[in-house]
Amino acid sequence: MLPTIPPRPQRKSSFKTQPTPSQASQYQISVGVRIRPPSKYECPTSMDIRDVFTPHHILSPSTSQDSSYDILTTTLLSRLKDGFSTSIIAYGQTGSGKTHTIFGPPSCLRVDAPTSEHGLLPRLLRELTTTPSMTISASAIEIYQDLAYDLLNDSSPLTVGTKGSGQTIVASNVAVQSNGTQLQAGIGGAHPAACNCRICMGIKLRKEEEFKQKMAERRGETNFTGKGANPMKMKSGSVSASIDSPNKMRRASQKRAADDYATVGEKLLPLRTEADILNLCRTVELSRTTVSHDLNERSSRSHCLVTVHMYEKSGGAVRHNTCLLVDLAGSERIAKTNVQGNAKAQAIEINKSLTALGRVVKALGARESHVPYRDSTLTRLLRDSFGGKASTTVVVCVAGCEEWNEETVRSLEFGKRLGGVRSKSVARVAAVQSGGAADRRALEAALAAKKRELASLDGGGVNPAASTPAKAEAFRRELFKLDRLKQKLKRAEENQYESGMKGGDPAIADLRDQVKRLTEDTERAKYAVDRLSGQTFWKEPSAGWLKKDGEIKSIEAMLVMSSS
Ligand SMILES: Nc1ncnc2c1ncn2[C@@H]1O[C@H](COP(=O)(O)OP(=O)(O)OP(=O)(O)O)[C@@H](O)[C@H]1O
Repeated sequence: MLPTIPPRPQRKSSFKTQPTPSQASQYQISVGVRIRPPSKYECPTSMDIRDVFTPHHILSPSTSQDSSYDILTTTLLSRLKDGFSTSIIAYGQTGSGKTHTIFGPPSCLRVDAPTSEHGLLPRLLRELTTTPSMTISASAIEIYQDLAYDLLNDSSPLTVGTKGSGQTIVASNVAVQSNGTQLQAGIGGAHPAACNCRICMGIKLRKEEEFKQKMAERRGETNFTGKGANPMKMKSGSVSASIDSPNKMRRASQKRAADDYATVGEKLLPLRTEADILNLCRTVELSRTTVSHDLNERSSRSHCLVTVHMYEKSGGAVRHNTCLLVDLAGSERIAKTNVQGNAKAQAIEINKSLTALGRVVKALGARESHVPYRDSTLTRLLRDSFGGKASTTVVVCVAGCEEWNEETVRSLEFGKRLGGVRSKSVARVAAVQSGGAADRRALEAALAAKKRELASLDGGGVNPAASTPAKAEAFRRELFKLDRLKQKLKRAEENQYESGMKGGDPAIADLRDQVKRLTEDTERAKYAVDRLSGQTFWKEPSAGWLKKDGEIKSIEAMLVMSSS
């Protein structure tokens, strides 16, 4: 028997008029369970969710998109108003309704389609953009096979790193170059596993160093080079703890700063009108990697993270706050979804990252001292949502049918563990800039100066001094061809979307294949030419260039905001 659903709270007021809740420093992650109605081929389940755990909200198969929005966002919006960063995360097995919840059913974002089927993201954006004195923009990334891509910038690769650590770190095979206050993305890009460039070698050395340090710490040695064991520590933990504590505290605070992960350099889209909102959601839906399988003809193969930035003018300053919406890829039993080849490899990778997320939640629930955020790109980027400063709502999506009971129990157990996690939610609305025309002029002057400085630096890319100009030219032509193909694919996908046609168009599948092959070819060509010529055909951008380019992107983003 499906449980009785609690009556939905009445909420018709706008974001600005929400009541102010107390600003508790501890925030329990709110967990809702949404049950997808069984299809005509499925048998309705007799399972009672509350046999596994009692979530904060249960959304029955008949709960409309409208009510779901009200139920899942009431508290969250008031937290946002009070200055807390917030997150909404949809979790569940493949085909359980995550994308339906965040975006809506397939093709519901067509210009002429009714808005009643829209999911949480378009509804939230609509509510925020109609709030007076607030300026909204958004970025959207996908994590595909543990790498981050910018969905609003032609799926260009993004780097994931720590904010302000001044270190070079690695997220899988994404090279990351930190520059003190900012990380630059999209230029270091994805490197092949065997790449021996300066950045990758730095990363490998650092990883080795970290491994040695971990092993030494496990053996109780203070000196991680392994030369000096700490006798105090070996004899008495409490004595050594008191001796080490100032250093330990400093290291811990450095580590916390270093663990503040983010992608940098992704495109920000200003949102002012209904058309902007639809454009954003459709671009994200069309750019995401999807596949059709036995359970879902539009199955997401990547985790999608949309960050909504809110800038609010208040007493001469502009205050900034964020809301993160996450549509996770679904866990799946390969035997049941019947996927083969590339889709199977994708499923394995998805399961791997969800397992990493499960380990993080388990460690948080058990209040363990070490939480393995670093295990995957997904857990790095969700660090704030689960263990940091954000107020988070997780929607566990389950299929309301008998044949998925086993998967449903597994998802509910994840939700149960999450329900026990307390985040250290703190209000952190920060003044980012004053909004006057003088500031705008100052920003424009700073931008022009930075651009001049950048032009005088060696930026990397195709090396004009390489001894293979013909190959460099051929390579450039390939890149141009790839760009044209991508545009053609985008237009075809948009036409398909507007016509309301469902997936499986062979012409689009063929175009996707061509883009994929050409992307791989150009990547391979780049490194092959390097090796053959013995010259740096493709030059890595220098740290100084990356830093300057990052500063330019930040100023440009501020200018977009101040002009809105
Ligand atoms: N609450 C609901 N009411 C009606 N239809 C639903 C509901 N939830 C999901 N569906 C439908 O079920 C199908 C699968 O849903 P959806 O694509 O959202 O699943 P998913 O969890 O995102 O899957 P995947 O992880 O494979 O991407 C879609 O056609 C969707 O419209």
